[in-house]
Amino acid sequence: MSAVFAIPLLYIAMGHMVGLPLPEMIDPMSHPVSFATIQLILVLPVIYFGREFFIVGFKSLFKGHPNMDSLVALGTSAAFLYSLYGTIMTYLGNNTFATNLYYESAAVILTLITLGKYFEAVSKGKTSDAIKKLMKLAPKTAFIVKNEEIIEINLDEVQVGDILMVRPGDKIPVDGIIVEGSSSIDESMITGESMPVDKKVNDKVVGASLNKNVSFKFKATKVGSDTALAQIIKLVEDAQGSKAPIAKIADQVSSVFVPVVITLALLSGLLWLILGQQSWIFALTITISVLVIACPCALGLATPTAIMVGTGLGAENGILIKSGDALETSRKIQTIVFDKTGTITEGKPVVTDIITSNGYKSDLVLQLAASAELGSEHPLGEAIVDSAKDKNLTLQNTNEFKAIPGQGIETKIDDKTLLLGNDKLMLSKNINIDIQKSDSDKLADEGKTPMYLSFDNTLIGIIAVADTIKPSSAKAIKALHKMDIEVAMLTGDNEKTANAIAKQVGIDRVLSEVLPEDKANEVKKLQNNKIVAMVGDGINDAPALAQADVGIAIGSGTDVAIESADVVLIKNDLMDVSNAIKLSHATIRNIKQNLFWAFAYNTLGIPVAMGVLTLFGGPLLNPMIAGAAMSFSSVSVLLNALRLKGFKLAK
Ligand SMILES: Nc1ncnc2c1ncn2[C@@H]1O[C@H](COP(=O)(O)OP(=O)(O)OP(=O)(O)O)[C@@H](O)[C@H]1O
Ligand SMILES: [Cu+]
Ligand SMILES: [Mg+2]
Repeated sequence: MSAVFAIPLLYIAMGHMVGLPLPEMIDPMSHPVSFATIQLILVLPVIYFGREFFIVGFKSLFKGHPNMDSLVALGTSAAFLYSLYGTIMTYLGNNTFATNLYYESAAVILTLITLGKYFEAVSKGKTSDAIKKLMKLAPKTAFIVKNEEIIEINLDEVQVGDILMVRPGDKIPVDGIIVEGSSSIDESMITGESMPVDKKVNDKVVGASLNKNVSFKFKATKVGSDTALAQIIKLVEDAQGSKAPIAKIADQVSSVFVPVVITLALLSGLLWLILGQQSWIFALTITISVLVIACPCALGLATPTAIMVGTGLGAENGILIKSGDALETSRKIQTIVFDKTGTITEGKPVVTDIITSNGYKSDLVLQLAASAELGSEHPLGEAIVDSAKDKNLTLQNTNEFKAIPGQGIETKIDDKTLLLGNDKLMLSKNINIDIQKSDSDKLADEGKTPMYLSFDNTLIGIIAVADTIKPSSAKAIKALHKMDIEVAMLTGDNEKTANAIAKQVGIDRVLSEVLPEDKANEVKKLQNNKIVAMVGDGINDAPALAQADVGIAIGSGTDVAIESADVVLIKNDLMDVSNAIKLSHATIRNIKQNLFWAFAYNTLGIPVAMGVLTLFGGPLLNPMIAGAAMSFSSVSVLLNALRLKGFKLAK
């Protein structure tokens, strides 16, 4: 809206000087009064739209902490008031004033600064959707048990100590402890663990998680802002409310710059008035020129424009950067942690070997394993089921299925216990695996994931599953090493398999056999005096993605991972990790150049505007040329930011 009025105003005020046509009726020579009046009419709405600058600017000026807005307010008010004086003089018949109006300077300054604020708001606004989604997770009401009666109440009426009832299919309203009944609960929205967890009396439940099958009663222990969900929302809010560190530099510089400029403007006007023995109009012109050329609108554009172009360029290339903060931090990354399954590998494992023992046939081993895995959502389980289906094996009924995260599964067939998983699982159930340990080690050394199968307390075989490594993984890791970034791998898989895969892609640091709930902790440990990024795709990576300084999710990954990450790689290509870092470098370099251009014009222009050159017989900068030079610094900043568009990303 400001531009709608500012652009015609600029045309009317300046156009005729470069030979552009003006209607006869507002010609400055023949109709000076209408020439001045139309400009006054056009500038008023712009001042109205920009009233915030005056309110904030003068307020902080009178409080003794002048900021950027004070400079804008002072410069534009001075230009406006002087022009108003000129307009009145024109009305009174003094025509020399008509060609010395600075309404357009005031309007253009206000418009450009508003544009800068708009860019800033756009680059900030994109992230708040995440919070809205989180808030939607919480149910609106709860069922309270009072005197054998069940009453529905609003969520905010729930108090610590209340006994609440949760129906199957409902969300658990607040955090608490089960007092009656048991059920299977889906906590993926909070913990990131995809497998539903079985909970019984005295087990803790988390608000916003989902009761899958049986109704139960629990005692509320945490309500309102204390719940786990409220804490997560607060974390995200805090992250988004924080300013990008580089913006703070601009603030710090301006806290010195602004008072200096105001002092210089007043001082130079006074000096000309007293020592130079000039008219007060001349002195006022000097003061306005200094205020106008020092106007920091280019400074306000420097950061937001570069961030807009940088994030836009990323988006065009399949790299979604969710905040300016993430864009800025990425270039400082010292360590990158990759998840194995689905990140370095394709995440579509297939069964490669079946080695049996104790006289069992391989088809029977596969059939038992697949029957057991039918209830599992784990990719390893799906691989086993797929393989059995390929061989047209008929699967058996199982009951009491239980998933043990990070270890495997336990279930029953014909009342006999079947266990399938890693050595930890077998050890905890006292199954002797000695006869197949060497087979397992051999498979693991080949980069395959071996799983032991025990039936009725006897080890009956090993099923090995292999996942193909993504074609770009090794190249991407090489590119990161070239940038002097330490690369590590984080996985729940066993040490030997993890080492074998790491070797193939060139990773030297391996953190293996990490339980899903410990992934975030491992990242935290690495963060001790290092800037750490985490790249992952799974639900179990979500907490680690949030913990890392920069969380990078693979686009084909789960929604939860994508929500928790700061950067999303749409193309699933790991080369984009180094591209994102390069983009971060390029953007910050661009911001620094912008800051240079923003300050260069001001700093060079100020002495000229003060009339220093005139002392040596040089030209004097009048407010209009000061305004033009000032706008030119904004234009150079915009052009420089657009230059970033040409930045090439590696394929
Ligand atoms: N459904 C299952 N069937 C058999 N074994 C399982 C199952 N779930 C887990 N395991 C065993 O537990 C180990 C750890 O599983 P987890 O899900 O933590 O990590 P992962 O999927 O192997 O690797 P990553 O952490 O890279 O995704 C697996 O390597 C496997 O040996
Ligand atoms: Cu400006
Ligand atoms: Mg996994």
